Amino acid sequence: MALLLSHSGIAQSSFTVVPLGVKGGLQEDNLSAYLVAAAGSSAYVCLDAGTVYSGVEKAISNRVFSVPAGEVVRTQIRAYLISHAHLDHIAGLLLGAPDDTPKSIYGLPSCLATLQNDYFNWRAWPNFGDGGSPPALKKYQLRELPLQQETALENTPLRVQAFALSHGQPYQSAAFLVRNGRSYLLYLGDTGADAVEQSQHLRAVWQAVQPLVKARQLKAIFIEASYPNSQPVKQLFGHLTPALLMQEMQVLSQLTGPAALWGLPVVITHLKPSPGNEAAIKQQLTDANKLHLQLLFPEQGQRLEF
Ligand SMILES: Nc1ncnc2c1ncn2[C@@H]1O[C@@H]2COP(=O)(O)O[C@H]2[C@H]1O
Repeated sequence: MALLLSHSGIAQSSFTVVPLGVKGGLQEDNLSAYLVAAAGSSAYVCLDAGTVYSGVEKAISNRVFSVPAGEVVRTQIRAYLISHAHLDHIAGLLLGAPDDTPKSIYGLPSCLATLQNDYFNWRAWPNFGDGGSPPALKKYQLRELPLQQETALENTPLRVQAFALSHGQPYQSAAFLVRNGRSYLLYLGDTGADAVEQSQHLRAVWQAVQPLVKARQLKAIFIEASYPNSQPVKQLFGHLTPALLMQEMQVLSQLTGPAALWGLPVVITHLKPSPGNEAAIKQQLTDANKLHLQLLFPEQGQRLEF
C-alpha cells in the first residue's frame, strides 16, 4: 500500500490523481483535465476534460497505465465532472466522444445546458447527449448536480458536492468537493476572486471546507492561478493571480486558524502558458506563501497521491 508524507505526517493515501492536462490555454494537447480515483482503484472520474487522450498517452509513457490509451478512456474513466463549458475544459471530451463508452457527465445545470444546446446539437458536433436536437445518441447522460448536496458518482466509490463559482460576472463555473470515505479533495474550476467578482462564492466554499481542513480530512485543494500579478484587473477575465489566490487562502486561514493550513497540498492549475507567465506565477506564489502551504505544480501524465 502506498505511503506518503501527508500534511498530518505519515499516512496512507486516499486519492490518486493523474493530471491529463494542466495548462490554462494555448497548448491544445495539455488543457485542464484531472483524473481522480480512490487510492488503489482504477475507477476514475475526470474533473474537466480539456485534454483527454493525449494526456493518457503521456501517462502511459510514464508507466502510470499499462493498457492502451483507448482502453483507459473507455473503461477506467467512469464519468466526467465539468466545471464549465469553455472549450479548454471540454474539447477532449467532445473529440473523444465517438470512441467513448456510455457514461455520465455531471455538472451544474447551466454548464450541461451549454454542452447540450451549443455543442451536442448536430451543428457544432453530433448529439452524443440525451436531450436537445433529435436524434439524441444518448452516449452521455447529462446529470445535473444540485448545489451543496452530495451525489454518488456512478461506478465509483466516490461522492461529490458542487459549489457555484463566478468566472467573470455573470458567467458561472463550479467547484467540486469529492469524497472517498472520510477523505475529501477540493477541485475548483476557473474562478475570479470574490473581491473582483463582487461575489461570496469562494467564501461559501471556504466555509464549507473549513471543518474538514481543521480535521485534516481535506487532502488537497486544486485551484487556478492563470495570470501573474502584473495582469490588469480589467483583463483578468474571471481568473486568479498569485496575490488574489493568497488573499483567498487568507480568508480560509481566518476560518481555520493558520496552523491548519501549514503543509496543506495546494495544486496550482490553469497557468496560462504565454512567454514568462508560468515562471512569474510560480515565483510570485512561492514568495507570497506566508501560510506555508505545500504548493504543487502538476505535470501532465505524472501521478499524484494525496
Ligand atoms: N473580453 C475579452 N477580451 C479578450 N479576451 C478574452 C475576453 N474574455 C475572455 N478572453 C479570453 O478567452 C479565454 C477563454 O478561456 P479562459 O477563461 O481561460 O481565458 C480567456 C481569455 O484568455
